[in-house]
Amino acid sequence: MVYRSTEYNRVLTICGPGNNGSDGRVAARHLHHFGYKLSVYYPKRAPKPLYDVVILWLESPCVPFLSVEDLSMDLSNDFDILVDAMFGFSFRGTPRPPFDVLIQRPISIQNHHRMHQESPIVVSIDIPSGWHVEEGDINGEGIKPDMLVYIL
Ligand SMILES: NC(=O)C1=CN([C@@H]2O[C@H](COP(=O)(O)OP(=O)(O)OC[C@H]3O[C@@H](n4cnc5c(N)ncnc54)[C@H](OP(=O)(O)O)[C@@H]3O)[C@@H](O)[C@H]2O)[C@@H](O)CC1
Repeated sequence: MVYRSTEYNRVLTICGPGNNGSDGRVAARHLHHFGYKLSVYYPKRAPKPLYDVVILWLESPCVPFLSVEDLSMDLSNDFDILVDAMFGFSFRGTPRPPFDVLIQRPISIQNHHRMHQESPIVVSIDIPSGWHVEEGDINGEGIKPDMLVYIL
């Protein structure tokens, strides 16, 4: 583990509506069992039975699913790691609500805090959210993660 649970314990996984979000929820389950303190934010739930199973797996070991009211304005106060599981290779165009605002949260934390103090580590799954899978960060408005996790 690069970011050990003894030092980076509080993890927020932000999940999108597709399979990248599912990867995020599976990652959350594993991280929970590795001793991290997990929270999941999954604002746009897709009505798919397989996704429901993953949610049940997670809720059974008491990983809280947060509502928008639970999220503080400055996520850096509450979390040591943000897992970006909003979008993967099927992202197109510019983010639509509620992700247009949500995607800005990790970006603004990185912009404001990085130079002055420790900020949460941002870990993206497969593709940084906001990036086109082939064209990259076209508008320069995608997430710039500290770590990218993908499997070839
Ligand atoms: N398939 C595989 O082989 C494997 C896949 N894997 C994983 O799955 C990921 C790909 O999953 P995916 O295809 O479900 O798409 P994903 O990137 O999660 O997003 C789709 C959702 O985003 C939405 N959406 C799109 N653009 C949007 C916008 N501008 N603003 C807002 N919403 C937007 C779109 O909505 P729609 O356009 O359909 O209305 C849809 O709901 C891949 O990166 C990897 O992590 C691996 O686990 C293993 C092997």
